[in-house]
Amino acid sequence: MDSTIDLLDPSKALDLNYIRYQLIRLEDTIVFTLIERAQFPLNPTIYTPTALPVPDFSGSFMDWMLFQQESIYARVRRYQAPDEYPFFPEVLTVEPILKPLAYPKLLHQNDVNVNERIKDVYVNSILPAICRRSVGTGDRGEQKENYGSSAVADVAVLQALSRRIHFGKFVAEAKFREDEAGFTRLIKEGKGEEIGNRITKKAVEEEVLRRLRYKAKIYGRDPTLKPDEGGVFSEDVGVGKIDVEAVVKMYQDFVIPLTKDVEVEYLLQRLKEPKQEVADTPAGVV
Ligand SMILES: O=C(O)C(=O)C[C@]1(C(=O)O)C=C[C@@H](O)C=C1
Repeated sequence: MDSTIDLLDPSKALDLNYIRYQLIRLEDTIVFTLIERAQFPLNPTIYTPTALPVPDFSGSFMDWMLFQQESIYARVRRYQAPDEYPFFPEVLTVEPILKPLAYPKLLHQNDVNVNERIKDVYVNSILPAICRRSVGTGDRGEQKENYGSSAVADVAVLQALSRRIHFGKFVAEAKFREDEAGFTRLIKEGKGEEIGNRITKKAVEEEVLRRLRYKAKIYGRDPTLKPDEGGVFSEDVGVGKIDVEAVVKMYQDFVIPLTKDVEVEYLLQRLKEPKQEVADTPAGVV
């Protein structure tokens, strides 16, 4: 499983317009995977450690599913790509069955990995909001066979969110190269807040939210229905497959702020002496 983004070509991978284009593509993935998840109720049982016992594992059922999937993905070198970060760093010791790809060194060596925070806000804030209106925050119980489907959908959402948010490293590297002197001064002075202000582009954020609202509305409607049946031009906000405002709020409150945190954390490590000369190594194994 290789990166779908051309990270083998440094001229593209560090071009801010190209990176933003990839962020736009990832919006589609995030909205579609959330639509899949929103078909099912919240099912809190699958996020509560040991509530649903799984063999030889002390975490939640969803964690177990995520760990199993990441173990398989590691075997097809997913986490060798510099834009992919596992939620379970122990999978990085798994030997891939595919030969490594020669990624050019695009990012400065760093250990930024905010996946624990992503999982926490996903389970505790994003999911309850996404499930509230569609099918409810209840639990259908094991016999209704929603646990596995919900967890499969969760893994897809979490991986898309993680990828989008860690893409902040490429955004940060591109911005650093555009203003090396300015950022170097702020990094040396340890001015995290000022770095945060400098990487912030309010107009871009507004455009992201505007586009996202539109996508969540359109992708969440059946295109074959007429407006009065709840089709894409219906004004009835209650008929879509996903709560549009919950999706927008998720980006506003979590996705964009976490991306910015990744940018700042990455930049604060940007001038550190690398530990050894290696190609981009996934966070957690530097
Ligand atoms: O596009 C950028 O410049 C980014 O840094 C990405 C992003 C985002 O998360 O969408 C984050 C911070 C900026 O204020 C604007 C947008």
